[in-house]
Amino acid sequence: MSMHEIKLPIIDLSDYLFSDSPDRKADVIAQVRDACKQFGFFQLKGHGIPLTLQHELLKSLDTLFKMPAEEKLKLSYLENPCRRGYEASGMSMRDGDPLPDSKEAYYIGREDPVVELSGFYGPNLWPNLPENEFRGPVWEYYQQTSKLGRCIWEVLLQGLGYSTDVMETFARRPLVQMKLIRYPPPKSTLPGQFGVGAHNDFGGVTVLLQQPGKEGLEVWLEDRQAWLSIPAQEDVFVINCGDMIMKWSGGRYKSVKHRVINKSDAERLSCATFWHGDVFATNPLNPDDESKETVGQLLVKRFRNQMSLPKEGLAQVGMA
Ligand SMILES: O=C(O)CCC(=O)C(=O)O
Ligand SMILES: [Fe+2]
Repeated sequence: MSMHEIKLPIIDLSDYLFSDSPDRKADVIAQVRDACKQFGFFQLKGHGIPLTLQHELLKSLDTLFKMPAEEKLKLSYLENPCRRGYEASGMSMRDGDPLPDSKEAYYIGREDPVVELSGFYGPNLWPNLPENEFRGPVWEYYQQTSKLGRCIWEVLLQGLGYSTDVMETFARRPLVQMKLIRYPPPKSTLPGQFGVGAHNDFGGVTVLLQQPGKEGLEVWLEDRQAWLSIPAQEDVFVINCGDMIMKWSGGRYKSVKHRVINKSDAERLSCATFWHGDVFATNPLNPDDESKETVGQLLVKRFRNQMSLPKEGLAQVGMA
């Protein structure tokens, strides 16, 4: 098979969500399992998230990122105890990257009434925009993609022969982080600068919405030693597994390296919802796993420097 014939499968979730037939559900579970074993990624339709909501969400991103730079900087995520808020272009860089990412981003998470576990459970930082232009659609979309992320976890569990019962403890108060992203047009990025440099997602399931027609995401194919471009199709989400899933599944599900190079001639918007699990939960993909590492501990290991997590939060998950 030549490179241009390789495509991520497009899986239709509607049989899993709405069919009464166990065979049809089992078929979806098998398709997801095979895609996550082979690519660590797949595309998803029939997910039940209304197209109108996806459009409203993208409009909210546009409104947010068009705010004056000085207003956005007042909302810096580094000043927020739960790391919610704004990250300017040029703030993220991974070891070995020649230049920082060109993207700007905004982080939303669980809406807990008070900062209870610094860095994890607490309220969001909402920009001063009319409810119907930002918070309304963004929060509705957060809840719907959270539900979808949980559903994909259930499918992944069944793909390895486990019952979905473990989700009850795993999803008690799940950490679900959402990242609203804007990639500037190529003419305003430096030569050799990526939108997001090559990385693996850290945690659980990622649910990604790309602005339709704005390609940019590339996924690494280890066996070909080549990058595969992922189309940005309307109403089709991209789903992938993070490192925690790869570790917890004993490598049966892959976490695969990916990067973003904005290939349109204008800006590109996207939104990623990362569904990790309850901060104190242990491995649901193998409930007999000897390692009792929690979601919170794994998260902190990876992000303590990058997110400069507060000390109290580290202590509360046993990582001070
Ligand atoms: O914007 C995209 O298409 C992907 C973003 C991504 O990989 C990430 O934020 O982890
Ligand atoms: Fe990613």
